[in-house]
Amino acid sequence: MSENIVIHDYDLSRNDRNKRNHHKSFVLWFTGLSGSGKSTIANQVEVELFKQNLQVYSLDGDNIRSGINKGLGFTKEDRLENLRRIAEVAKLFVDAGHITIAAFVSPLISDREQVKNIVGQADFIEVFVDTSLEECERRDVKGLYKKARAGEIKNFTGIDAPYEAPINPDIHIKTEQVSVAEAVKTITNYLNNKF
Ligand SMILES: Nc1ncnc2c1ncn2[C@@H]1O[C@H](COP(=O)(O)OS(=O)(=O)O)[C@@H](OP(=O)(O)O)[C@H]1O
Ligand SMILES: Nc1ncnc2c1ncn2[C@@H]1O[C@H](COP(=O)(O)OP(=O)(O)O)[C@@H](O)[C@H]1O
Repeated sequence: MSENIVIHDYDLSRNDRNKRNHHKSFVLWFTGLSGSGKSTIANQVEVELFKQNLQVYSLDGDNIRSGINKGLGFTKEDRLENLRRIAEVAKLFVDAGHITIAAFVSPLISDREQVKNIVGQADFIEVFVDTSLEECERRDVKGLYKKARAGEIKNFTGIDAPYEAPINPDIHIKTEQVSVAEAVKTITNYLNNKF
C-alpha cells in the first residue's frame, strides 16, 4: 500500500555516478516505423559510444517485449503501457549513470510525450528514424508487412494503425538519403557537442 511506502535516501546519487564516469546520462529515444532502421542505427551508435569508453546500454523490443512486457500486445492501450514501463526502466538506467538507448516504434505523439514526462525533458533526446512506408514495406525485414497486408496481423503501424511523425525531433535521420554510417556520425556528433 503506497501510504506505507517510505522512500529511503541513499548516499550515492546519479551525480556521483556521472562524475565518476566523466559524462552525463540521458535517454536517446529512437522512433520510427517497423523496418525504418531504428535497431540497426541504435546498435551501431551503442558500439561507437562503447568504443569511446562511455557507459551505454540499449533497450529494445527483444529484451523488453519478451521479458518485462511479456503479454502486452499492440492495441493503443497496450502500446502506451509498454512504453510507460520502458520509460520507467530507462529512467532507472539514467539514474545508474548510463547513456540509455531505446528503439521502439512509439507511434503516437502522446506516447512519446508520456516517455518524455517520465524520463524528464532535459534527459530525453528524440531521434526520428524517417523512412517512408513504401521503403519499409520494400525492406520487410521480418515479413510482417506482408502479413499485415494479408490481414493476418491487426493494428500494424502504418497499415491499419497510425504513426505520427515527430514535429520537432532533436535528430532527424532520413535513411533513404543517408547510410547507416552517416546516421551514426550525425548522432554521435550531436551527442559530443551537447554532453
Ligand atoms: N501490430 C504491430 N505494429 C507494429 N509492430 C509490430 C506489430 N506486431 C508486431 N510488431 C513487431 O513489434 C515491434 C514493435 O514493438 P514496439 O514495442 O517497438 O512497439 S510500440 O512502441 O509499443 O508501438 C516491431 O519491431 P520493429 O520492426 O523493431 O520496429 C515489429 O516487429
Ligand atoms: N540507411 C539505413 N539506415 C538504417 N537501416 C537501413 C538503411 N539502409 C538500409 N537499411 C536496412 O533496413 C533494415 C532496417 O531494419 P531494422 O533496423 O530492424 O529496423 P527497425 O528496428 O526500425 O524495425 C535493415 O535490414 C537495414 O540493413
